[in-house]
Amino acid sequence: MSELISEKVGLDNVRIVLVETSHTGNMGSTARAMKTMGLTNLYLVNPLVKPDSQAIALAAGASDIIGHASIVDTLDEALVGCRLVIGTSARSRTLQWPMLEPRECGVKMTQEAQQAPVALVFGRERVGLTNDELQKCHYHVAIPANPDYSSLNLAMAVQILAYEIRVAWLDRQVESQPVPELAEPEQAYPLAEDLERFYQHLQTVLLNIGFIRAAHPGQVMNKLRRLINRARPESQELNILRGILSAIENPDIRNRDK
Ligand SMILES: C[S@@+](CC[C@H](N)C(=O)[O-])C[C@H]1O[C@@H](n2cnc3c(N)ncnc32)[C@H](O)[C@@H]1O
Repeated sequence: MSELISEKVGLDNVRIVLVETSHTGNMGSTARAMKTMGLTNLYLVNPLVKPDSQAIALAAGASDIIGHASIVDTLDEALVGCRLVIGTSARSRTLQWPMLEPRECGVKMTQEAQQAPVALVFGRERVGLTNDELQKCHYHVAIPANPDYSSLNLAMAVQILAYEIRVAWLDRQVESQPVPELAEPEQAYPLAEDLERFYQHLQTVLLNIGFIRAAHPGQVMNKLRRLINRARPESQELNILRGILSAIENPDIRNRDK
């Protein structure tokens, strides 16, 4: 019984986030894909259409997932409370990001979901996720499809990655092992919103000291995001970085021992 509770907690912490979905059928098929794999937490970010009868029809017996979906205006709102964010994309972008294979994605999400909410983010049917949205993610995952035709239907991509989450979950069940302890203590990683506040602070300081220019920001912030996301600072490490930024901003802190 306690094993079941532990697993349920893990799956309950997995959020499937759809950004600006334009076909209600995809919402329904996503709900079905999720429920068959034991996932229940659906977030719809600024959906371009409201879930309708087509969504309910394609959800089949999973219309409860649609009914309980959280509808929010921004991706940041969908990520509040998450300590791990993974973005999905069929194509490689100009700025390469740390990548996970679908199987690794399932294992990582299942493992970290034991301790805190985690999010798997899917893009728009026509254009996927923007670079800004992808840069909010710790990792990207691409389903290794036919390189000549690699873009899956949105709900089918959800199905494949939800299946990998299920496989990782089942592996633990079959092995009957307790969930492996993470090396880091609980609460080690900052929440997505704290990380976002840090990036805003960093950008403000870099603008103020003239390191980047508002008119020509270039790729500096994007590359710093990639560097810091790759390093995955813990909460205390992020606090140190914020302290450094505050000291740069505040002459009283800088001069206190002079
Ligand atoms: C139809 S695809 C978007 C295609 C869009 N032209 C692009 O290049 O991103 C809709 C969404 O499904 C997911 N997806 C589709 N194919 C994928 C793949 N091979 N690997 C990972 N995610 C995929 C992504 O979330 C993507 O944003």
